[in-house]
Amino acid sequence: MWTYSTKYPIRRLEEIIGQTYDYIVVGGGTAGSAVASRLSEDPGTTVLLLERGSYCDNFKSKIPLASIASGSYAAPRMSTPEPGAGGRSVEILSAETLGGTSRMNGMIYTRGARAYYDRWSQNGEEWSWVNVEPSFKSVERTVSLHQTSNLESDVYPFLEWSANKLGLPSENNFNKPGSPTAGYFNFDLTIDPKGYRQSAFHAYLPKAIAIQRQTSLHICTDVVVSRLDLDPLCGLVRGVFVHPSGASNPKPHLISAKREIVLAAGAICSPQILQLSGIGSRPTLKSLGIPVVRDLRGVGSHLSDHPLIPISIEVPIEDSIQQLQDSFWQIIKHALLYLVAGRGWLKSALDRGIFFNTSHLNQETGILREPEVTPYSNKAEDLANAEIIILPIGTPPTKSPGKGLVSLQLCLLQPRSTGSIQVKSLDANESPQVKLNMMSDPEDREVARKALRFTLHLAELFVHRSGYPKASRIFHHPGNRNGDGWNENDWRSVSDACLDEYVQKNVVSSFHLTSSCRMASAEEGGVVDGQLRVHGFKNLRIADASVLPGVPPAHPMAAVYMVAERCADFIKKMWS
Ligand SMILES: Cc1cc2nc3c(=O)[nH]c(=O)nc-3n(C[C@H](O)[C@H](O)[C@H](O)COP(=O)(O)OP(=O)(O)OC[C@H]3O[C@@H](n4cnc5c(N)ncnc54)[C@H](O)[C@@H]3O)c2cc1C
Repeated sequence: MWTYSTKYPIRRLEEIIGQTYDYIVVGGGTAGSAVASRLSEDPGTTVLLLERGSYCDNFKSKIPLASIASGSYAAPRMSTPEPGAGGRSVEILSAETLGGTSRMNGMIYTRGARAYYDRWSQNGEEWSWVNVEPSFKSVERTVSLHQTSNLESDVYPFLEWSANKLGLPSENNFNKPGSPTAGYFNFDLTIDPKGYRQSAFHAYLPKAIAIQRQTSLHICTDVVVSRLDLDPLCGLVRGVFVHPSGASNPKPHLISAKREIVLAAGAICSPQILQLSGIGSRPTLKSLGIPVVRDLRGVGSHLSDHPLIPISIEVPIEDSIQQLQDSFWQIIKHALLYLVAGRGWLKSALDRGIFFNTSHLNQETGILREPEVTPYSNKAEDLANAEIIILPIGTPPTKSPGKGLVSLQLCLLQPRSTGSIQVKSLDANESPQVKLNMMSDPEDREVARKALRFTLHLAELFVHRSGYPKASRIFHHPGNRNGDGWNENDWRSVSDACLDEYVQKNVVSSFHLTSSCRMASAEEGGVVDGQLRVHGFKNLRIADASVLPGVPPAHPMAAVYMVAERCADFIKKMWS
């Protein structure tokens, strides 16, 4: 079928009101697109996918660099004031459109180490590596992955040398079984062979599929699911109430499901929908006058995220993406490089990262301890608890115009601090309260100190020893001395108080929110069982970042896709 002349088949709300489907998927984001696509593979079933955002598929949204953290579908929110961030509210980004946050993320695809899944499975759930690996393979047959070899900035080999000097091996593939859990990595990015961002929308619901399945798969955008139609006595969900996005005092319309409903509205909105439906902790629901259908205290609790603390190095502007801000000709040059040769800054942004475990560092030398631990260990206690994402731009880029900056974004991978999501209004258009509670656990502060010292040590090696042939200096860092005054070995002398103050002033969210409806027993504060069913309901599942038992020690998108694939498999098995 020739699909280019035909519009993407989007249903209007009027077309679906009063209909009954086999399956309803709520949220057409990263996981929701995958679940709807897999469930609609069987032409004998009917599937409805409901998405709050609008349909959008313009050229800019496909360009990797141009679409990171931007787009008409960006949905920024602010957290509550965070004591661990000096009382600041921090920005939380996600996207509302088909493909959800996979339309604007950094595209880094990391499965996560085997030990993370084996630990997940310790509480009796079948999510160990052998169970999840086939689903990762299904994802990777659908979502194209790409590695960048031609890097635009000269800093990379010298940062790699510095990481190696600190005991971290270089590894080309983070996702290969048997790869080290600590090292300097070349990331797999979700970019297709044409050099376009490959989001969940493009991978799982491309126009050809949407057209081919349009009688059995209905995709409806610009609608908000406000609550579920529940039958608590039978433990069933019968349908969802929807209204147009953004409408004030909207009339809710019921749409029914014969078999199952899957919530895939993300770590913020899946718990919101449950709470608005009367599933949540009794005090939260009662405070808003919501009748309690099931008292499930885990709903919205245990919210996890990776705190991110940047330091930066100043380099000549040609080694930083900031050159695009500075020169119109550079924009033209890189646009041509991208369009003609499929390379350049527009394609390459977040290509390399450094993973390490702070408890493996020798506090005297600041180097990975040998031979007691090896980066190849796959024990849960040896998993990396920190990552340095190399970002060839200052953050925020607007803060230092005209400067060439490269940031080392320190990401704490195993934070113990957890926050919460709580509805604050009966209106589903209104964002719930998001409390990250970042850096509240003393252990996170201790890990941050060690990891920051390591990051400074790495930056010092790069500036003073790596042989990087251009002028460079540590630019944004803890303490008051200016960058020129930062010398070799200063990482040793920076005080705990100084590091703590730096964290408070600079920590931000990495937008890796997970675990607000986590998989665990109800007694342990869990929301879903090992088959992703909400406790107390036979046909209500959740498949998105909210079900992960804790934020993974890796970037979460791959795990979210894997959960979506498994959810579809569970449902297909159940109804076959
Ligand atoms: C700027 C940024 C960079 C990131 N970089 C990376 C990275 O490089 N690698 C990585 O692994 N992870 C990254 N992440 C995180 C990753 O993208 C997310 O963890 C993942 O996409 C979450 O998927 P999800 O399906 O849970 O939610 P989403 O993809 O956010 O999907 C939820 C969908 O539900 C819809 N929805 C919500 N409420 C309703 C409702 N009431 N009714 C109907 N629809 C609703 C939303 O509009 C949205 O489309 C990044 C995130 C951001 C913001």
